[in-house]
Amino acid sequence: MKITEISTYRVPPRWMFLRMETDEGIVGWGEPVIEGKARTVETAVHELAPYVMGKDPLRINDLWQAMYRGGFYRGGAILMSAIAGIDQALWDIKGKVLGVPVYELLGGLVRDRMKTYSWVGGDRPADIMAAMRTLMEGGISTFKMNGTEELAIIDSSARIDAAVARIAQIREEFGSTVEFGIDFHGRVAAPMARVLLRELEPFRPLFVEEPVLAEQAEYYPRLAESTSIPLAAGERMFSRFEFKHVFERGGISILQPDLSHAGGITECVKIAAMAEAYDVALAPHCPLGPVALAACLQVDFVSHNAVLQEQSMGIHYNKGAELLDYVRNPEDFQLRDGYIAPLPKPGLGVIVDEDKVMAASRNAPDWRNPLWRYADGSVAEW
Ligand SMILES: O=C(O)[C@H](O)[C@@H](O)[C@@H](O)[C@H](O)CO
Ligand SMILES: [Mg+2]
Repeated sequence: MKITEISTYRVPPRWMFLRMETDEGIVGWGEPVIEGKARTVETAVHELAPYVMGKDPLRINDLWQAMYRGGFYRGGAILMSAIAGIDQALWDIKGKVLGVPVYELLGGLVRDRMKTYSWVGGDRPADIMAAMRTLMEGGISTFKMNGTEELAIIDSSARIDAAVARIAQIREEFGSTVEFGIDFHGRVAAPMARVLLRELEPFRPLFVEEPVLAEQAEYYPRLAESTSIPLAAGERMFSRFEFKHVFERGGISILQPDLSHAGGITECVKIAAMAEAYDVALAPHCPLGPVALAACLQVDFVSHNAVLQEQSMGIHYNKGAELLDYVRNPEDFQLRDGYIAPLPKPGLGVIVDEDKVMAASRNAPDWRNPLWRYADGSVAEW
């Protein structure tokens, strides 16, 4: 079998799908993207294509090593997202050729269902309570939200109080009937993170995510020493070679590699195993589309330390298309009390609606995140 064509389709809301064709008619799909840099990743995919075109798609490990090591320069958000999408398509093809879901190729199921969480509240966390009430009616009880708006390196008590009050109202109304993670989204610097973590302790969030920016990872162990709240990070780290420093330094209790940013299934299965060795939980980051989610689930179902899966249904980014709009087997992605069952179809387990993808790709937006600025006009972390 040989790879004969790689096509990429940027589609609303901000995703990109990769279609990999073979000379035996079997097609694999991937979702290579960095949110806001889809065109850059698209170029990277086509620059990497010569490493896999004409090759046997079943030799995933060799193709992965060739893409990663062959070009001398390696790693980083763009290249590892491009490799991720190609890798996902290779696993999709291998599963389809052998007639089994990818998790069977990785040793089989370690669990019968996987717990997911839903986003509430948007970029500027608002209407959290209304959103939670609505989702709870559908059996969802685990959520994530942004913890704050812009926050300066040192900021006012009023801004801290506003962030804490938003969380306090959750426990006030719902008690312990709900669980939630709080995403600091890299908006908080270490001085304020220490203060916010202390003030949030009484409300026992499941975790605080990106308590500081990934480039400040040396603060993770120090912040972890200052709080009982589990710290989570990983969406802005892109290979084992970055994550290994987090394991060595400690401080992160929940690791959140993104299957569409960190080299795909081949890389993230290895990251998951490294995390298990350090007793660190796995909660793959996935604010993206259905192929990315399917790839996450394939890793979740073979990783003992997988605890939570992000999924983007209803997320504030999904303007113009929702998670399952390009999927012909939405029933396989049904949530039951917030849990999802193993995807039963061969390969990644998602049947992509090619006609819808092609049609949507003719009018793809160039999504970009907003540029935030502080009151003094200087650039703020979004
Ligand atoms: O936890 C999450 O989902 C992420 O922080 C998410 O909000 C960002 O990764 C966003 O997709 C970047 O454009
Ligand atoms: Mg996040």
